[in-house]
Amino acid sequence: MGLRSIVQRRVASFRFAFRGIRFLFASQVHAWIHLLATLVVITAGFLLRTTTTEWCLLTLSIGLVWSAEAFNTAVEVVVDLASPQHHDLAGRAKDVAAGAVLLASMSAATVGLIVFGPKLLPHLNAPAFRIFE
Ligand SMILES: Nc1ncnc2c1ncn2[C@@H]1O[C@H](COP(=O)(O)OP(=O)(O)OP(=O)(O)O)[C@@H](O)[C@H]1O
Repeated sequence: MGLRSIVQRRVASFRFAFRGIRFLFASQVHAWIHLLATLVVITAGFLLRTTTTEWCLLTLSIGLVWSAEAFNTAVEVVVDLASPQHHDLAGRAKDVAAGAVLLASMSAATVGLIVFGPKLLPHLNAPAFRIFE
């Protein structure tokens, strides 16, 4: 196989992968919610003086949730293909895949709390937030 065709195959693989991501956005409302959450986290990261290690943890968390959502979508598509009719096992597969997204999201939210919590606490003590005094 020549170098040219190796490169062409890699380029095609990337095109297929981006087509998958386009499908993710076209078919899943959750993808847009993840995008919004990603933008909020990145903005907070810049505003709250995030360290390199914290950026790495946030990046891994964001990637974990996106990957879980992509796999969940892939499972849904395959289940719909294999079992268009109602079947307990089809439902179970979809439930477990959705559970994976929930688990990933909960661990990402925990990382967010650990990273941003201590940075936000002093701001919450600011006069504008002292509504119960
Ligand atoms: N073929 C099926 N057989 C049995 N139960 C199913 C089947 N398809 C879906 N379900 C049940 O309905 C739930 C929702 O499935 P659906 O395909 O609508 O996913 P969804 O709501 O689009 O998920 P998401 O919001 O993550 O995209 C599943 O978690 C499962 O419990």
